Amino acid sequence: MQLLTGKEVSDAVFEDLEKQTSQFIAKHGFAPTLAVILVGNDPASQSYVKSKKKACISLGFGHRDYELAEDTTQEVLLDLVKELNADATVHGILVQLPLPKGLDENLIIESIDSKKDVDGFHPINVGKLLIGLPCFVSCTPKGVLEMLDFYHIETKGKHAVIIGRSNIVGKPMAALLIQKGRDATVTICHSKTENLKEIVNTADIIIAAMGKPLFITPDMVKKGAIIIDVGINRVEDPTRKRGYRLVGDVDFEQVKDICSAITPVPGGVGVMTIAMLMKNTLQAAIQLAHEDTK
Ligand SMILES: Nc1nc2c(c(=O)[nH]1)N[C@@H](CN(C=O)c1ccc(C(=O)N[C@@H](CCC(=O)O)C(=O)O)cc1)CN2
Repeated sequence: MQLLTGKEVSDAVFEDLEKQTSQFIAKHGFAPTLAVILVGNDPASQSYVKSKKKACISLGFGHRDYELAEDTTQEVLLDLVKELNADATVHGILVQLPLPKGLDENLIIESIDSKKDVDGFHPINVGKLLIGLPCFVSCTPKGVLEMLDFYHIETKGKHAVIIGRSNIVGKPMAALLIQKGRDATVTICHSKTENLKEIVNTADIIIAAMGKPLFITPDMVKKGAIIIDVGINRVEDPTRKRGYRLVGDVDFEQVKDICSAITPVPGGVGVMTIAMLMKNTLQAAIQLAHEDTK
């Protein structure tokens, strides 16, 4: 069994980004700049936002941090996005998800200028992805492709079964895998799928993204399948300093001897999310700088 580690791939992406960022700064005299908006006090979101800031600093990107209270109104949030849309020194804007109850996620995402939507969640980018036009692609599925390429995993003609139909992972993942050049045959399963076990059992590539700890068990895995575990679940563990440990949607220990390759949790796909965000932010800065010189 081959372990597909995100760290190895992410290190290579960062190395490449460092060079491209230096060239960008030398050419334009300013750095790609990312604005991150966090609403509320969700500990996991706070930790992801911190990691995004760290990544920006490590690459020499500009970084703007906006931490808003849990009871922030939609109007206040929309005004902030509007201000950042109009700010020519900001190239990427993201609103950390999930948002607290009462805020309309779709409306907020739609309010972001699609040219600065480095999360790839805006309907314009999602639509472009579906019809195969250049666009910003959601960071986690984009990271999965980067990992497949890094480890030379062929998807052409393979049956990829995605478990999970979220807008962030499941749906864009399917769109990416059926594109010309990727050429996978894709099935999406979800909580209402009948015969889920039988369907997953036919998969050459399993992409587990439903957010259920250890859901994929050995009886669901075909011998030699490739397993991409997108789940990051915090499970209580009083023996750990943090009081929890991270587990994926796949029962790693039970399936590792059946599959031919697998991503671990932590240290697998999750790590790629921020690397792809940095890639998208540089792409946004390049495109916006190009528009300015037109
Ligand atoms: N606006 C967005 N919100 C959310 C996104 C997103 O792409 N944009 N994705 C997730 C959270 N996320 C980034 O925001 C993210 C998830 C996981 C990781 C990561 O590095 N995971 C590590 C473990 C880290 C830990 O110790 O907790 C791993 O899997 O090894 C980075 C970013 C939902 N929201």
